[in-house]
Amino acid sequence: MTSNPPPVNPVEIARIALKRLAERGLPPTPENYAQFYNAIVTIKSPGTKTNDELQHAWQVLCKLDDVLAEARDTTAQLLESLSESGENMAASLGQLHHARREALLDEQSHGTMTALLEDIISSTHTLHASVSSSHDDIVSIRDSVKHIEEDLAYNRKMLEQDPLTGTLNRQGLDHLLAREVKRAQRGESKFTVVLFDLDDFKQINDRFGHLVGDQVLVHIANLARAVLRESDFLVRYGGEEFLLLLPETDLNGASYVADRLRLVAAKTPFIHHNRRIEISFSSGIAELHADENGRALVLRADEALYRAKHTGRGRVELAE
Ligand SMILES: Nc1nc2c(ncn2[C@@H]2O[C@H](COP(=O)(O)OP(=O)(O)OP(=O)(O)O)[C@@H](O)[C@H]2O)c(=O)[nH]1
Repeated sequence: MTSNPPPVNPVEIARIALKRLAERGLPPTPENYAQFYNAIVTIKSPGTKTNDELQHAWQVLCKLDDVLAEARDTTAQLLESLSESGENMAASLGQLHHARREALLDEQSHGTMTALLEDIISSTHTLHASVSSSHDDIVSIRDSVKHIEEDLAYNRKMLEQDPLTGTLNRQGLDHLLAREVKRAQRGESKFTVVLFDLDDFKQINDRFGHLVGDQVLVHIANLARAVLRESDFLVRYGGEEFLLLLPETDLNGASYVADRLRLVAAKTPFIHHNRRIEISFSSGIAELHADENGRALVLRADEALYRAKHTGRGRVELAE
């Protein structure tokens, strides 16, 4: 389902890193350069990086996100105040032109005033032109910030995605879980997680090889997607372990989802060279408590999963 990332070209990475530094007005010191270079390499080839490197790249992206959000606010304020100044100046220019026409009617007595007004008009013209050109500059800065934000959103998505199954990964889970827990607690709605782990997956790898094992993981992720609602989330939590986040769902609803997935998986075995590879899994389900955080919730689901595994596989256990 996923293709390998294209090989990383160091010259291209160096060029992008220098461009990114220039765009942010950062000096190209060896430290700044190295940081950006590494972040870009990591983003371009996430599959080949360690968790620490991915974590670091992700943190750099988060910082950049913050900086960009500030830049966006500042440019919006500047644009607003420049537009206002531009309008005021245009109005003042109109008044000055009017005053000059009046002065020209009585040339002798107002000669000096006319000269003065000419001076003022000319310097206001210059000022007005520079306000307009600053306005254009800021509009173009705003456009580049928008492009950088789009790039960042794309890169962040790549870092939060499991390259094999295309589901969210642990990195992506952290802030999503915190957000969904907060949302549920604010709206006093139910929120339940299902942690499931494929049974005897090692045997599948051992019998059919790691590549077939990979395809089985993709297969089960696709089945899970088909069973879930649009508002649910699927996360690859570990090697052969997946986590479902189910907003607006209680223990009964989550048990129903786990059961449905079990039936679908039983009816849709993975076929390899005309041989059926049966897939079963064990699940632990936990519903959010009012004063609980996401980590504690997943930990309870994990404990329930542990019980399910150790009381005979293919079972579902509910956390208290
Ligand atoms: N093909 C493949 N295998 C993986 C991946 N990640 C983890 N594994 C394998 O998953 C297997 C997990 O083995 P165990 O932890 O013993 O679990 P199990 O065999 O499923 O046994 P139980 O969970 O106790 O039912 C190991 O063989 C890992 O190598 C992956 O991305 N691809």
